[in-house]
Amino acid sequence: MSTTAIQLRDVGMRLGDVDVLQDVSLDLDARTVAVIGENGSGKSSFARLIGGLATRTSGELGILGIDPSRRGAELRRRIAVVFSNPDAQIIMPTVGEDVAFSLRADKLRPAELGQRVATAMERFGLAHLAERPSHDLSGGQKQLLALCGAFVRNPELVIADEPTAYLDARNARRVADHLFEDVGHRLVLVTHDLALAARCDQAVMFAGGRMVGVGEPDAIIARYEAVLRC
Ligand SMILES: Nc1ncnc2c1ncn2[C@@H]1O[C@H](COP(=O)(O)OP(=O)(O)OP(=O)(O)O)[C@@H](O)[C@H]1O
Repeated sequence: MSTTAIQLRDVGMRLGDVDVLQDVSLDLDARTVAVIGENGSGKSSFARLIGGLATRTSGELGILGIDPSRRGAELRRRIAVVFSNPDAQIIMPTVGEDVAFSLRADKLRPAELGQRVATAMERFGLAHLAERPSHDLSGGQKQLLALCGAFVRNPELVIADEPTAYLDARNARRVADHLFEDVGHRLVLVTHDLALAARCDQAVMFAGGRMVGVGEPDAIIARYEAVLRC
């Protein structure tokens, strides 16, 4: 397959006896892509699939030119996945240790590791919390920590699945601003927040496990709002 950032050809995914995705064909090359659709439409399944966390049952898939089922470890080194619940991603006892943990595979010298961690914590407003127990943070701070751990690796692609779902308006804005800030990454954002979806360069709509629309966010959002009114 070519090196289009995200390319799916007739992809299906079956979990148990449920076809969670069916016949999905897509070429996504915009820097920021919103994924919208009703509850249960297949958005998270799509995010897990392109993040290399779930396996297709049929079709062909290329993410940054990589087939996740053949070179999954390489793909996971080049991308980051962020979920709505940051607790699932926080592993180490303190904030600083947790950010450093994200770089464990890079085998950096201590001085360089410290510098990378410090720079990232500064960017995400976490520097003053470096020694704090990770699980004592507020929900908003935890999501910033999860983002910091994702971005410290300089991922080429960030896949965020409802990253602002549990946040108040101020923290949601902060998290969104970090996700959209162009630091050389692509973003795939699964969201029910249509204002956030409208900030993306491209939007994809799912319904019943099928991709039912792709294009300019305003047009796709208008189609989705029409569905919601029915
Ligand atoms: N492990 C699983 N086994 C069986 N069915 C599953 C599994 N995970 C998800 N599904 C089903 O797949 C469908 C799509 O789920 P998915 O979580 O992808 O939807 P979603 O669009 O992200 O929904 P939401 O907006 O509620 O988060 C749903 O019908 C769901 O019940």
